[in-house]
Formats: sequence, structure tokens, C-alpha cells
Amino acid sequence: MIRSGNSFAMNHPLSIALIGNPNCGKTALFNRLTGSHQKVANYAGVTVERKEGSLTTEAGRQFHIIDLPGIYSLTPLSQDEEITRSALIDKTKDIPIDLVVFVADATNLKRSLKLIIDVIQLGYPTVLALNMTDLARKSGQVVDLDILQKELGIPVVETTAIQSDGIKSLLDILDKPEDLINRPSVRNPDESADIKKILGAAIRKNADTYSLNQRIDAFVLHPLLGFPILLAILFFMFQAVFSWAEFPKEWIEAGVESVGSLFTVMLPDGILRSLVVDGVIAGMGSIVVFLPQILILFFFILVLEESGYLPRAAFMLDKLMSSIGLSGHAFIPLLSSFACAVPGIMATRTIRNKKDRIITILIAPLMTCSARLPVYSLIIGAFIPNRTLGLFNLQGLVLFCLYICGIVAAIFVAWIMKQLVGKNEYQPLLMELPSYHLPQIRNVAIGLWIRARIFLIRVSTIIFATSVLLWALSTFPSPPEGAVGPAIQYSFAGQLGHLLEYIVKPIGFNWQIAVALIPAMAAREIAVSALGTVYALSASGDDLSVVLSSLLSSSWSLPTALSLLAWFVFAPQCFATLGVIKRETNSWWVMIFAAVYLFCLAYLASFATYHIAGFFLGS
Ligand SMILES: Nc1nc2c(ncn2[C@@H]2O[C@H](COP(=O)(O)OP(=O)(O)OP(=O)(O)O)[C@@H](O)[C@H]2O)c(=O)[nH]1
Ligand SMILES: [Mg+2]
Repeated sequence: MIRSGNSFAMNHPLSIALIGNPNCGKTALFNRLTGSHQKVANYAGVTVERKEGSLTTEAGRQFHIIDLPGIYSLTPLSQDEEITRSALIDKTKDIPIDLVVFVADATNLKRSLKLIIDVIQLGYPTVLALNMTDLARKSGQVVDLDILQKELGIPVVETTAIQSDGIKSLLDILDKPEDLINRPSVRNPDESADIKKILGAAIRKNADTYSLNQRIDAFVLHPLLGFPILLAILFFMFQAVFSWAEFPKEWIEAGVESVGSLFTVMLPDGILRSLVVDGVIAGMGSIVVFLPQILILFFFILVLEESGYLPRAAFMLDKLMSSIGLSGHAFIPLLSSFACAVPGIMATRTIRNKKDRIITILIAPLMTCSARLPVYSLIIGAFIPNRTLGLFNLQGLVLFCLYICGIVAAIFVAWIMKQLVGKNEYQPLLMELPSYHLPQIRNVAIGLWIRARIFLIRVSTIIFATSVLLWALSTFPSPPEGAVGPAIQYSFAGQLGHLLEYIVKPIGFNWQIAVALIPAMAAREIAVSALGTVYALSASGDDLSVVLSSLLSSSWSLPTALSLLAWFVFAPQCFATLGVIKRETNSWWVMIFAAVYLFCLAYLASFATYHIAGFFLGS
């Protein structure tokens, strides 16, 4: 639906849709135009929903910009492609498109040309943005823009979306949208046979981007070396999470401790001091110390995403994944779930087969999300000695094993589900291998800043609120007169914990853990702050000054600690994940099934871990 001529009067912002193949830089361009920070990464299928923003040009013109998932053709094969098709073609859409900026990867123009012609034929006023011109130039490609404009009958500009001055030519055109809208079509290319001719005429020298890529791929995709390289990268990442974070973690810990002591001195002994020191500082402080580890993890994830390595890893794992009945397409959604299952589950929209998609959604929560990191890190820090074994840091090794546990469990569950629903025939993974890019320092820095902000906002809102709530539940009602033992024993939380103790005793948990697990349903890392609050209040006198990890190592047995780790590998301790499962599958049943099977697995795994560890170590 194109607006009628008179609606182009400039009294409302024109809507511009960014259309193009996956991974050609639409979102990078969107971010540049609108000043947003939407996710950009070097693989196909990053954007899976419509994103909108606004642009005011230097001349004061306003535009509404729409970023859409990449498409290969106007016939969608997956749910994300359907979103774009429907935005372009359906008459019922809520936001009419006035202009199309077709974004094409200049280093691979051939791939886009058929789609450009199809989109032009839809009748929208269209501009072609040849993006990634920096790479095209470096590789020696020369395109004759005049010929291309003439052949296609639309304006063509060159852009480099990752450079601050890289989209000037596009902005110049957008400043005169009337020219675009009223432009007579010079010619309407309609035959696919034209493509060769157009390219032959317009490209004077072809890009030579393949040599470096091929040289790197010779190692990375090597039949024998490829897999060890992937494992080594992941292994190094988890080692770094522990060893690099050591100093910054100590500084934050020292900071939190001095703030705690400051308030202990400043405030008179009583309810207010308890709220501030035991509730707020113990709760929030116990989580803030994990910021460096989270940032190190995300640093690696961002660099991997930007480099172009991920689709290669998907290819290597395709055979393995198909042997459990999943397609290689599931790899990137599952890998995204290492950050958080919510975007991971949304990324399954790129999976074409419906059964595969549901199974991938069901196993995504088994990937170790970053919210588990504080929990793992706290327990590992308290129970696993910080020793090096040759090259390896023992704590990093245990963390690596926990990640592997999640992956193995996911493989196992997927395999069982596939047996139940029936296998599809093996369809080899068809996915593009993008060119390797050197990660942009600015992009990585922005990515880390966004992550740090998300984390600190979580700490200061949901974690702050639950810390205060838990403090209240653990403080009131006050103990009866003459009571012995810490006051928390008599509080609401204490009573609830003792009730739940019956359920969690067989898996080795005490009542403090039971109390901590409830608010952790809101977000996993709250388990740490909740333990901080509960133990701060259960501790008597001197113990208060001891950091949480030493307090835990003296109060829990090793089997209990291992059992709690096992619980967190499986338990769906997060409402947001369950919510997104419901939304993406549009089914309460799938969500309930996910919650039930994950809780059952968690209970079984913890039970087995506790008893097996108890048998070997003595509980
Ligand atoms: N060198 C260079 N890299 C670019 C340019 N534009 C985008 N990139 C990089 O190309 C990759 C893909 O960019 P995105 O903006 O995520 O691509 P997209 O078209 O939105 O991809 P989908 O959402 O998957 O359809 C990222 O690694 C970007 O940093 C450019 O002009 N030059
Ligand atoms: Mg995108």
C-alpha cells in the first residue's frame, strides 16, 4: 500500500523501509540513521523483528525508519522473512511504507540483484544503497554508478554504514524525497536474464575478497583442526572469565565492603541499619561484584559475533546436530542463548521446520545464560580452590564443564524429543559464510556499555526490590522474647523456608537455599543476592564481616554445593524465558511443558548429584 500523492505533503514523516539480503548492513545503517543501538552482527538472521526509529535530516526533514529482517526473495521460507514480506506486500499492515532503501552488499552485488528488481517492481520509490563500500574498495572493485542507475532506473548511492561520515550520499538523497517520489521510472527491468547484463555493464572490476577468507577457512574449517579450534576458543573464554576478572572483582568487593562498614558506623544499631547493611548492601553488593565477569563473557561473545566465525562453527556442527535430529540453523539461536535465552528463543524464527523450531525453543533454556554466571561463580569461588593445573585454572575448568553439561543435556533432550516426534530427513545446512571482519572497537565498546547498563539497571531495580522484600520477610515478625538463635528463624521467610525444606532436603538443600530460590524465579542472579541477605541475617556477630563465599563454604557441604550447581544447569529459574516461550510458540501448553520438564530434570539431576557426590566424598 503506497500512500496517495497528496499524502507526501511534508506534514507527516515519511516511512522508509530498509530492505535487503541478510547481513548486508541494514541494521548498521538503521543505527547510523536513527542513532539507535540495535544488534548488529556478522551473520545472517540477526534481526528477527521489525524495529523502528526516527531521523531528522540537516534540512529538518523527518523520517520514520523501519529496519526489517533480511530476505533472499519475496517468497518467505521462515518466520522472520515473512515479517518483511508482509511489511512490503500486505495491504493490512499498520505502517505504510513510503520509500524503500534497498541495502546491498557491494562486495556481492550479484546476490542482491534479482531481489532488487523484484522490489522495484512492487512500485515503491526506491534508492539502492551499495553498502560496505569500504570493503569493496579495499578489494579493488570498481562499480560504475551511472550505468547501474540507468540500468535499474533508480538512484544508487554508496554507503559505509560503520563510518560516521559513511552515509552522507544517502542523506543527501533523502533530503529531497520529492525528487525520488516523482521520479519517472527510466526503465523497468523485468527479466532475470537482465542481471548478467546489468552487472557486466556496471562492474568494471570485480571484488577479490576471497583470498584472505579462504586462507583463514583452510584452518578454521579444516576437517581435523576445525573442531579443536572451536573447543579451544570456548575453553579460553571461560578461563578468561575467571582469571582476568580477579583484580577488578577484588576492587569492587573492597568497595562494597567499605560502603557496608561506613553505614554500619554511621547508622545506629536498629531496623534502619539492618535494612541498609543486611538488605540493600549485602543483596546488591553480592551481585555487583560479578560485573567484570559478565563483561568479559560478553566481550568474547561480541568479538565472535562480529568476526564472522559463528556461521563457520554452525557448519562444523551441522553434521553433529543433524545426528541428533536438529538442523545447523539451530546453532546460532542456541549460541545466542549463552547471553540470554530470551533473544535466543526469538532467533529461532529463522528455523524453517516447525518441529525443529519448537525443539530448539525447548532446549534453549539449557544453554548457560549470563544470569547463571554469578551463581556458578559464587559457588565455584567458595568450593573450588583457585589453583592452576599446568595451563589451566581449576575454577575456569569447572565453569567450562558446567557449560558443557548444559550443552550435553540439550543434545540429550533434543535427541529424545526427536525420537518422540519423528526425525526429518537430513537437509544440509544452506547458510552463507560471511567475509571475516575485524571487530570494530567502537561496536564492541558500545555492546559492552549496553550490557553493563542492562546489568546495573537489573541490580538497581529488580535486585534492589527483591533484596528489600526479602529483608522484610526475613526480619518480620520479630522473634518471641527469650528466643535463641538468629531472628530470621522466626520470620516469614524462615517459616516458609522450613516448610519447603521437606521438598528440597532430598536434594541436599537447606532452608536458606529454598528461600533464595523463590525470588530467583524473577531472575537467576537473585539467588546470589538472596543468599547474601538470608546469610547476612542468619549470621551472628563476627560472621557478618565475612564475605558470602567464605560463609557458604563453611556452612554447606561440597555435595550440597554441587547439587545446587546441577539445579541451576536445568531449572527454568526465570519467568522471562517462560514468557517468551509462550509468546513465540503461541501456546500455553508448550510453556507448561517446558517448565515441568525442566523442573523435573533439575530435581533429578540435583538428587543424583547430591547422592553420588555424598557417596564418594561423604556428605
Ligand atoms: N566493513 C563494513 N562492515 C559493515 C558495514 N555495514 C555493516 N557492516 C558489518 O556487517 C555485519 C552485518 O551488519 P548488520 O547491520 O547486522 O546486517 P543486517 O543486514 O542487519 O543483517 P540481518 O539482520 O541478519 O538481516 C556487521 O558485522 C556489521 O558491523 C560497512 O559498511 N562496512
Ligand atoms: Mg539486521
